[in-house]
Amino acid sequence: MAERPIAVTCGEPSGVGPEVIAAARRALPDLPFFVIGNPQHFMGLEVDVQVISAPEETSGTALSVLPHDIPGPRRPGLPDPAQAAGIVSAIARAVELVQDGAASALCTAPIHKKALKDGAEFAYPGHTEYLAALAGDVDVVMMLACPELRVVPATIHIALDRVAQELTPDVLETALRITHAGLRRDFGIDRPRIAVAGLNPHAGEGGTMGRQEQEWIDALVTRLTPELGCFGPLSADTMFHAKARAGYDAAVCMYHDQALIPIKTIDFAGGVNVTLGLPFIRTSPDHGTAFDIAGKGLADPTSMIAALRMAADMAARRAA
Ligand SMILES: NC(=O)C1=CN([C@@H]2O[C@H](COP(=O)(O)OP(=O)(O)OC[C@H]3O[C@@H](n4cnc5c(N)ncnc54)[C@H](O)[C@@H]3O)[C@@H](O)[C@H]2O)C=CC1
Ligand SMILES: NCC(=O)COP(=O)(O)O
Repeated sequence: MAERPIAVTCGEPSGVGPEVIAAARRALPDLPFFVIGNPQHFMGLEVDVQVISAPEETSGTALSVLPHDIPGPRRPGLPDPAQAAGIVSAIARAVELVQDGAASALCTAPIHKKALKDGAEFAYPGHTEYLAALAGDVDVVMMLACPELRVVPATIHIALDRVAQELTPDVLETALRITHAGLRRDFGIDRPRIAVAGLNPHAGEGGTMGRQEQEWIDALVTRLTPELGCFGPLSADTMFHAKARAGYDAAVCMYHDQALIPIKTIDFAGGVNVTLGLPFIRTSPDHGTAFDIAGKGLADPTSMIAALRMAADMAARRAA
């Protein structure tokens, strides 16, 4: 196969991951990818399964599965602690294959963070932080992107009561720099426009509803404007309507829900999670394991399909 395949991690087998992966295989016959996981977990999902022993054996029609030790059957909605260690090591194996050049990009199916913590003492709050560690503790940002909007939370998977302490000028500047570089490199935007949200209601309303904007956010954004095309801080409640969105290429937000609520409201089906700042390409669907619908034939594969397409587009752009 001329084009290097994308490595897909199976994620949590008891979630909807196997179903959206199988559906993506049917929807994207020309896009080469293989899954790292237990081939048994893909049986009965209306796709031919081909067990491979190396990425270059990836087939264009069947679902190619590189076997990985994730023992036991798939039980939709019922995560098995015995599978947790294998789910985690499949991600590390995929990273090795991408870094070795055997795969062009990584696309991860959803994991259940608590199931991995309970079953394998997984020490990371998500793929994003784990991948940053596997890549050598590099600085990364989590971007969620759909055709209408791109968002980046400057702080990611932390409790709300820690946001104000952990959101420092260094953290925000790093998020802005990685976002700017990613928009240029992976989205082909030469002069990105980056909107920055305030932390507090009404971006602090002149210090009457919080002081971080006046104390440092405003000055930091102004200093970086000539270099990074950023502007703000803006009132977060009014920066996501259609006319406001037309004025920027990405919104850098202060915390997880400030960024993810607008995009998952606008386009839950089509959103893609992409990690910027890694030395390799990683995308993922925007949704989680959806235990409530797993095994019922209700999972919408649109986000998985968009994640695979975005990974392929990014790989092609980087290779050009
Ligand atoms: N990239 C990843 O690994 C991600 C993992 N998660 C994890 O997933 C687990 C469950 O998270 P939740 O907050 O419940 O979010 P969720 O996205 O799994 O489910 C939220 C709602 O959306 C529905 N839904 C999700 N995906 C769908 C699909 N493909 N088609 C149709 N409906 C779908 C579910 O049925 C549920 O009603 C958590 O452990 C969370 O941390 C969440 C987001 C991303
Ligand atoms: N809410 C987004 C999310 O949980 C995805 O996290 P990650 O596993 O991609 O780090």
